[in-house]
Amino acid sequence: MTSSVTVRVPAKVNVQLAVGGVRPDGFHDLANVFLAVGLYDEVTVTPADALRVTCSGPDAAQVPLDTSNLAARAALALAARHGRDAGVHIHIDKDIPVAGGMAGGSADGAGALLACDTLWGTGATREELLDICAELGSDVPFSLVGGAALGRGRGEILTPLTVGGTFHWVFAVADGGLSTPAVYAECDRLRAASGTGATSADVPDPEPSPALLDALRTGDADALAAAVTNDLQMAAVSLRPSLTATLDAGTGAGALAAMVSGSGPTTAFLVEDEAAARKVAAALQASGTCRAVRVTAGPVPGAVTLPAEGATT
Ligand SMILES: C[C@](O)(CO)[C@H](O)COP(=O)(O)OP(=O)(O)OC[C@H]1O[C@@H](n2ccc(N)nc2=O)[C@H](O)[C@@H]1O
Ligand SMILES: Nc1ncnc2c1ncn2[C@@H]1O[C@H](COP(=O)(O)OP(=O)(O)OP(=O)(O)O)[C@@H](O)[C@H]1O
Repeated sequence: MTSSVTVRVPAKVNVQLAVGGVRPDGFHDLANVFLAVGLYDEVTVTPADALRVTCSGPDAAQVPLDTSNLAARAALALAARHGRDAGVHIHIDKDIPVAGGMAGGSADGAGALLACDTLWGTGATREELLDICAELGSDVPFSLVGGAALGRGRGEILTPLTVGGTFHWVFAVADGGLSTPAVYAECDRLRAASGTGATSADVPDPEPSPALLDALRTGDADALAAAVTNDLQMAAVSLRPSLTATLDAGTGAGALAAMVSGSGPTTAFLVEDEAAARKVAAALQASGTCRAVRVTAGPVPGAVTLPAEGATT
């Protein structure tokens, strides 16, 4: 009998985040180009009498352990669909910054879903898993599939993208998080204040950039750097003006591109190669403008079940 299942799930960066007007349901239509990068949470599920969540890692204290945790919600959603009890202990070993715009909670939701499906032998189809992911949150389907993908709708309707190489990144983790709804609301406020209006009737439909998709296809870091955009950046910087100093520090150290990751406040720096990553990371660390610095690369695969401990391959 399977005693526990562990799933590893990556963080994401949005290399293009084009935000349309606010919809009647409060969400925004997006052209959201996701890239999965090699910072991971690991979600382990073990049979238990009742649903319970624990978390370890440097940011564990900021993670809710009740049923608002996306991993708990994923287990409850799968159990409800299959008419079974959700008695399971979910342990999250968290390495993805919390509330940092890197989809850490979404990663845990996707990870718990896949892990419970395996533990319980539910046999859910990929489509069913993706449906549940979309119910849990706009970023959750991408956490399951990983790689690179274009997200339409509110970000949940995915088309996989081909990437012709590995892109190297440095991430600067800020002190404290930013609330995703607050950043979208600030984007709307700035648009309304500038006179353009913020609704779907006022803002052009968001479209993926052909130059950006081309840069991904060819694996050309310089071309990607020239094409990256994030419509939430101005809103994140408006709510957290100190991010400007972090962005400037990375640009000054030779990053090819500097941007806010998703809704922030983590900032993302695209660099040429591993040597450049080390240089930019050291400069960011020395600048005193961020709490921590992480070096990684992408694309990487989405949620993956790890071999059971002691298993031979
Ligand atoms: C900023 C991004 O991380 C970019 O990938 C995502 O758009 C956010 O995705 P997420 O955290 O999974 O967000 P959800 O849990 O679906 O939604 C949280 C809140 O963010 C806002 N939201 C989210 C997605 C979207 N397309 N439009 C929105 O306006 C809404 O206020 C919503 O109530
Ligand atoms: N498993 C989880 N891990 C972290 N936060 C969670 C989790 N489940 C729920 N949350 C809640 O979600 C909030 C956002 O956390 P998360 O780390 O997902 O932010 P994010 O990376 O900015 O998300 P996104 O990039 O998808 O907008 C947290 O402040 C926390 O209250």
